Amino acid sequence: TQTTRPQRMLAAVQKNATRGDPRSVVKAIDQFCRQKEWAMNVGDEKGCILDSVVTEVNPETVLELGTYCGYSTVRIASLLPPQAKLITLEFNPGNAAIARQVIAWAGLEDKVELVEGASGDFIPKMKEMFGIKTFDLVFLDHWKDRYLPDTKLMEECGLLRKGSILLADNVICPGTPDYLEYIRNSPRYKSQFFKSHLEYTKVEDGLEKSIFLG
Ligand SMILES: O=C(NCCc1nnc(-c2ccc3[nH]cnc3c2)[nH]1)c1cc(-c2ccc(F)cc2)cc(O)c1O
Ligand SMILES: [Mg+2]
Repeated sequence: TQTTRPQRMLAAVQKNATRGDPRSVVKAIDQFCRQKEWAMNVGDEKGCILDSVVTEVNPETVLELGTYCGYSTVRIASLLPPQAKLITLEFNPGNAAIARQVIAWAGLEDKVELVEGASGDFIPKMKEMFGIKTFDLVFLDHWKDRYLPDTKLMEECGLLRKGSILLADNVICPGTPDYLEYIRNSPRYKSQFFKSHLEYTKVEDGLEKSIFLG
C-alpha cells in the first residue's frame, strides 16, 4: 500500500542520519525535501533565522504550534539549555506519529513533550497539564488562520510575560494577514520582520518576531 510523504521523510532520516545527532537529522530532511519531495518544514534558510532567535532568547520554556514531522522541533530542542522544556502541538495523528520517531532518532525525546490535538483545546490547559507558568518563546507554524485567535488565547490565559517572544512562520506565504495586522498595530507588541523564502523555493516568505511588552 502507498506510503505517505511523512513516512518517506522518516525513512530518509533513518537511512541517512546518525542516531543522536540532531544536525544530521536536519540535514537529511533538507536533502530529502530538496532532492526528492517538497514538504512544509520551516527549511534551512528560515531555519537559520529560527536558530539565531532561539540562541538569543535561550528559553527555559518553548511552545511550538504545528509540529508536522518534527524538523523545527529538532532544530529548537538541539539548542535548548539542559533543564529547558519544549512543548509541541500537532493536530494530525499520522504526522505526530512520524514526528515522535524523528525526535527520537535525534535523541531529543527528553526535552520534547509532543501533544496531539487542537491548539484551542490545549492552550488553556498548558498550566495544569505541564506546570508551565509562561512561555519564553512561542513558534507559530500551524494553521495560518489559527495564529491570531491562538495569540489572543495565550494572552487571555496569561501564558505570555513581559519579554516573551513570538516567532511566526509563513507570514507572507501562505500568509497570515489578520495576525500581521494585529501584532504590528498592537501597542502590546514590538515586531520585526525577517525576509526570507518559502522553504526549498524562491517564493517570497518570512518570519515575524514579536516581543510581548506586557
Ligand atoms: O500549513 C502549514 N503548516 C501547518 C501544519 C500543521 N501541523 N499541525 C498543525 C496544527 C496544529 C494544531 C492545531 N490546532 C488547531 N489547528 C491546528 C493545526 N498545522 C504550512 C503550509 C505551507 C505551504 C506553503 C505553500 C504551499 F503551496 C502549500 C503549503 C508552508 C508552511 O511552512 C507551513 O507551515
Ligand atoms: Mg511553516
